[in-house]
Amino acid sequence: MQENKIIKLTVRDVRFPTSLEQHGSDAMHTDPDYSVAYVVLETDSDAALKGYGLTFTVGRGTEIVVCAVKALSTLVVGKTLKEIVSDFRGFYRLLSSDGQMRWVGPEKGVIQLATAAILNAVWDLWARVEGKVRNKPLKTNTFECAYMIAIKIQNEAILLKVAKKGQKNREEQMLKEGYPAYTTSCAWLGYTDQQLTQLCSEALAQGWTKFKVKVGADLQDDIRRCSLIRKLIGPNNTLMIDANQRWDVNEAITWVTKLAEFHPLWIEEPTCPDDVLGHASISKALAPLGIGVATGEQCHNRVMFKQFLQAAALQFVQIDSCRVGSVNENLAIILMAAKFNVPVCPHAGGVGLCELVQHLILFDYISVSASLNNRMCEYVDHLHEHFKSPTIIRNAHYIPPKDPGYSCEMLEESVQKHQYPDGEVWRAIEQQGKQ
Ligand SMILES: C[C@H](O)[C@@H](O)[C@@H](O)[C@H](O)C(=O)O
Ligand SMILES: [Mg+2]
Repeated sequence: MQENKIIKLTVRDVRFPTSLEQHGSDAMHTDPDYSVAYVVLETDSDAALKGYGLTFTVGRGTEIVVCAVKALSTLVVGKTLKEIVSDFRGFYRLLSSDGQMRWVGPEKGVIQLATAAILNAVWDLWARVEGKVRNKPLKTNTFECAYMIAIKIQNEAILLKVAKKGQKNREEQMLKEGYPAYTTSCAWLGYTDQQLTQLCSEALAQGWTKFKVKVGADLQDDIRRCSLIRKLIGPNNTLMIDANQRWDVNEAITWVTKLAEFHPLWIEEPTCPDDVLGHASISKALAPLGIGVATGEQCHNRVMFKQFLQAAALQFVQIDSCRVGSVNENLAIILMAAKFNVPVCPHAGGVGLCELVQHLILFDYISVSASLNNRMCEYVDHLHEHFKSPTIIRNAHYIPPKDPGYSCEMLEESVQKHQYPDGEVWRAIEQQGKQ
C-alpha cells in the first residue's frame, strides 16, 4: 500500500469553548479555547486508507494555521507514501525549506505548526499502512539533523544499540503497567480554591501522585494555592509549578524562591521561551533550592533545544508533538536529551496532545533512555471523548494504545459540531451572545 498516492489534503478549524469554564487557563493564556487545525490525507487506495494529523492551538489564530497548511499542501498531494518514507529526511526538508515559504519561518511559528500537522498525518498514514501501533522510526533516515553537527547528533543513533538491551522487557512492562503520568487538570489558574480542593481530592482517590499547579499572576494567590495543594497531597507526592512565561529573569528567581517552601520539583516556563541564557541563570539560582527548570511546549525547533541543553538551561525536556516538526524533529530532540542525560517529560493536554505524545514517550523509554528516573508524561483530562482511539489512563499511567496509527483521528461528528465558525456549538454560542 506504500505505492498508493496521496490525492487530497483537507484541513479544518475545530474549536472547543473551554474558556467558558476556565479549563486550560494560565497566567499568560487566560481564556484558551482548545482548538486544532485538523488534517486528513486521502489516498487513491480502494481500502479508503487515510492519514489523520493535527496541531494544537488555543482559539483565535487557528484560521492562520489552516491557511499555512493549505500553502504547504501542494508539497504533499501527488506523492506516494513510498516516495515520502524512502527519504523521509528529504521530505521533511522539502516542507521546512521550500525556497519561498521558508522565509515565513524558518522552522518556527505558524508555518512550523502547520508542518507538524501535515507530518503528524503522514506518520499516522505510514503506521496504518504498516499496521503498527507505535512507530519504529529509527530504522530509516527519518530524524532531522541539520545544524546538529557540532554535537554529533547523527552518532547518537549509536545510543540506540545500547538501549536495545532489555527492549523486549521494557515493552512488556509498558503493556502491563503503562508509563507514569502527572495531572494538570486540578489546578488551572482560573479555578476557585473550592474546585481545586475537590478535583485534587478526586485525583488522589484515583491514584494520582504528581500534580502541576499554575502560578505567576499574583504571588499571594500562588502561596495560598500551593499551600492548599501541598496540604492536600502531603509531603511525599510530587508538585510542579508552571508560570507560562510570565516573568522576567530576576523576577522568576525571586518569585520561585518564595514558593520554595512548597518543594516544587520544577518551575516550568519561568520566562520568555526563547531566552536560553535567562533560563540558564534561573537554573543556576534555583539549583541550591532543589528546584529544576522545565521548558519546551513553546520551544520551536531542535536548534533551540540544542542550545538549552548546551547551556545547562533546563533540567527537564518537555517535547511537544505539535510545536516542532512532528516525529522527525522530536526524534532528534529525544536523542539529544539522552546524550545530555536530561530526562524527557513531555508536554501534553490540549486537544490530542496526550493521544500523540504517548507514542513518543513510550519510544523514548523502550528504545532510547531505558529509564523512568525523574520521568513522567503530562496528562490532562479534557476532550478525549472526541477521538476514535482515546488515551487510556490506569492508575495514573498511560496504557499503550492498541489501534494502528498515531491516535489522533477525531470522531467526524465531533469535528462537524465544533468546526469554527459554522459548527452547531459555535452557532449556539453566537446566538446566546446576541440575546
Ligand atoms: C494554554 C494551555 O492550557 C497551557 O496552559 C498548557 O499547555 C500548560 O502550559 C501545560 O503545561 O499544560
Ligand atoms: Mg506548561
